[in-house]
Amino acid sequence: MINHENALNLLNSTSTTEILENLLNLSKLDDTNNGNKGNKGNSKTITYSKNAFIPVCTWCRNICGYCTFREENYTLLTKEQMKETLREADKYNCHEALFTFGENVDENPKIMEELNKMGYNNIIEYLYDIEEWCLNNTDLLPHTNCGILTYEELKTLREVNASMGLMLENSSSRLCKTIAHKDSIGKLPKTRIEMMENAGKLKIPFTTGILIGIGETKEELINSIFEINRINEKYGNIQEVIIQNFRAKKGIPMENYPEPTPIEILKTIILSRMILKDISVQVPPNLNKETGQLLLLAGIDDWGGVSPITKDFVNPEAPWPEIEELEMFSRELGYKLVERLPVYEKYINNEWLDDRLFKKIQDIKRKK
Ligand SMILES: O=c1nc2n(C[C@H](O)[C@H](O)[C@H](O)CO)c3cc(O)ccc3cc-2c(=O)[nH]1
Ligand SMILES: C[C@H]1O[C@@H](n2cnc3c(N)ncnc32)[C@H](O)[C@@H]1O
Ligand code: MET
Ligand code: SF4
Repeated sequence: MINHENALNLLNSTSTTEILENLLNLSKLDDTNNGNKGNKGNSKTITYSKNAFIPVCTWCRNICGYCTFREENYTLLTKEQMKETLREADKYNCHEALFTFGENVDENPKIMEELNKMGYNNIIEYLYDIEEWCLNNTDLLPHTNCGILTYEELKTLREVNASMGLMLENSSSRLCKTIAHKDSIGKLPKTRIEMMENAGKLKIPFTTGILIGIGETKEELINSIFEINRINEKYGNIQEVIIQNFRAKKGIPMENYPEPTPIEILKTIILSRMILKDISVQVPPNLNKETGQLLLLAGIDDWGGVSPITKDFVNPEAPWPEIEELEMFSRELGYKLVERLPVYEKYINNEWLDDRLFKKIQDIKRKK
């Protein structure tokens, strides 16, 4: 595996030859099939998950400098609203229900009151209920990404989730003093790492990632990738790492921050592919419309969730590409586009899944 010093050299490199040589070495490994292309035995495969995005609640206890999702005048979706989206998604043969929302939303007394009125003691009970409904009434598998959860909360939600997620964002606590995370107690790396380790102890297949371009140094970026790999070496629970590129948007504190350049993103993918053993590297295709194909060359092996019915509520200005377009992108480079479930193949067993989910997944696979 590449060491820290060589990783820094690559990120600092202005030599096209050097960058291309790194690319070539990676692709040679792939072509001989000795490569470490994420979770794919067959390296010429790129996956995606057909999903529906359910933004359960838009309030959040944090205020991240890059976020447009959070709203002080929040919405809390009713169960009927969520059911409607889930039923619709089922008709489109989606198999992932992505529950992404603000952190600890029930710290807001108004939200707690609304939940109490509906007969729930907290947001976790509410979430559990709708996720259980989803499992019993559709062929969608829940994946929750709602920020920090305690060990007990993770243990509870494991019963109704095929996998769960939390972006590390970055492993540097320095960023908690900067515009990105100064008002976000939940972005303390120590807390995020602890949750990822708890998910490991509980045997929950897990998605994490880093957000690049939020003021991190190259060293901090490298440390973050190594940190995720360390957790996976200890627990084996990290199925995929999302390399998310910061998008500047009007109205956010970081609206004038520069976005990462295509070369920065490309180098980060090369590095991730070199460091992350047996982990898929995912890039959201809607945030990399022009350069997605080049990132395929650099070793990504997953496009993440793509939805035929809902927008990306975190980046609502960036529409999803059509599946046909992704197929064409992939074919041109000799890759086959394959749909996957929100839990990766190697975790589909009794060790990593609650019995109810294991059975449900076998049912879904039989029907396909
Ligand atoms: O549509 C999105 N999906 C996001 N996803 C979902 C992801 O694209 C797929 O649903 C996973 O690959 C499921 O396996 C996330 C999942 C996580 O666990 C953590 C962060 C994200 C972030 C996004 C996102 O910004 N937009
Ligand atoms: C759901 C995930 O979306 C990412 N996220 C939040 N805001 C932005 C933005 N402006 N650009 C790109 N990604 C963003 C964060 O990494 C969060 O964890
Ligand atoms: N609020 C959570 C977090 O930032 C989920 C993604 S952002 C809507 O971790
Ligand atoms: S990115 Fe997530 S944690 Fe940060 S403010 Fe937005 S919803 Fe909250």
